Amino acid sequence: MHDGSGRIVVQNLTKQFGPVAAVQNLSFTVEPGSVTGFLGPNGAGKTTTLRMLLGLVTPTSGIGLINGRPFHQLGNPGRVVGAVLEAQGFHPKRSARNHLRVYAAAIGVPDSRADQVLQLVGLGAAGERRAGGFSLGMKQRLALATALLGDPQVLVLDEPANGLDPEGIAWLRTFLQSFARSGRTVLISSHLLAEVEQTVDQVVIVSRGQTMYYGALDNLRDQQQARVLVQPSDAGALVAALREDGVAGIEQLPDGRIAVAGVEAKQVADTALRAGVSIYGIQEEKADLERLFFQLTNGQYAAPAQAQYGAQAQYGAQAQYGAPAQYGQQQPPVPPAGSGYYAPPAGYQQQPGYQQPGYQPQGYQQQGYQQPPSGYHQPVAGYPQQETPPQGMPPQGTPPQGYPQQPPQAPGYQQPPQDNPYGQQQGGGLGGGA
Ligand SMILES: Nc1ncnc2c1ncn2[C@@H]1O[C@H](COP(=O)(O)OP(=O)(O)OP(=O)(O)O)[C@@H](O)[C@H]1O
Repeated sequence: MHDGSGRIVVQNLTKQFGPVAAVQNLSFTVEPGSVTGFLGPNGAGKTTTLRMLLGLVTPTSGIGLINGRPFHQLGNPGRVVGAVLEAQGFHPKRSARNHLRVYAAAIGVPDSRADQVLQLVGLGAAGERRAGGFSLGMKQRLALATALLGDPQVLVLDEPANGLDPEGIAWLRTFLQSFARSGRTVLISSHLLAEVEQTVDQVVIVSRGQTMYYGALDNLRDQQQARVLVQPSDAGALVAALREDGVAGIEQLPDGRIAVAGVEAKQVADTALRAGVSIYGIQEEKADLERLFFQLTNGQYAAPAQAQYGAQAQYGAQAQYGAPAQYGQQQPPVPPAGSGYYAPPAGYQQQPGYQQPGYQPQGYQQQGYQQPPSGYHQPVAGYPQQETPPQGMPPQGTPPQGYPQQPPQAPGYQQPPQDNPYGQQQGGGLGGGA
């Protein structure tokens, strides 16, 4: 029998699509009671990893486990995992309520559950509206409602904030945290750190299919390297002088300033004085998470010279900070946007019918599991529950073999917590937590 923990274990997962190494030896654990952000730029391998975890793509090697079992071996998967890989696939002329009822019937839950999950995701007033007329944000909510039908122990959501307006993102944050605090497990992917920063307890940051950081966001925050921004009278002379002093992390900014990493302002000022360079302005800047995230992932598309900030950056090269770009685009690193967090897509209009409910205990008992309709990412019905782990499964409650994985060039890698930081899983209905 599966261990019932709700723990997700990804162990040395690898997927090769012909010449494309989509996922390379990826390992991480998601503990019940926590929200884990799975972050990386476009094409980093997030969706492929989630699809392998959900049994939709066969790994080249490695394994993904939920409750200690591969997805297709979960005894009652509709109760265990709710997944949203894309907020599409709704019959455009079917109302939200009817859509949910179709899926409710498929997994053997009563029609009344459709209204419950509509309320849960804030679509209580939109149940009669056709899904085809929904905005992207409303489709995201409807997809989440579909995933919640089976009262799952684990939620796996691919880019759930995509299309949500700021209010929707704030609501999603509260919802997912509440869900997790009830002892359940949440794994969400995003290509925007800012989108999930306030939601997640730990992050797995991937780039080109490889782990770049795995651990608590707070630890990543603690490792931020401050830099000094200086406006000199002669940038070339100051850079030369700094280099003579053995300072390596030097970068020219488009506005004419020099950024110097790993030193204090006083050292830069002393060097400038010695070199006879006037300083018109100087300030210490604490690196923010967004820039750190970019440092960890910007090698994916950028040319090597563009991919560096710090020791290997070359003064005098093309300005490395270009026009504001979004993560994951084929752009050189950009400074923290400062704004744009939670910004809805251009032209986005909030649709009527939203509510912002909390996540309430449902006390719902699932009636049994049946084969869902095609396209519903739930496993095959009636799969016999096994009493002993299949061969090759790691022992429960211990880290997978080879774990922890040492990410390449990843500062701040740390082992995940071995114990559930939120205590034992609580039984009963959904939510009811924080
Ligand atoms: N079925 C497939 N056949 C061939 N290559 C694939 C397939 N699926 C994904 N890939 C490739 O694998 C890599 C990882 O893709 P994946 O969709 O997993 O990334 P992602 O991080 O989810 O990106 P995004 O944020 O854009 O969705 C990409 O280079 C992609 O082109």
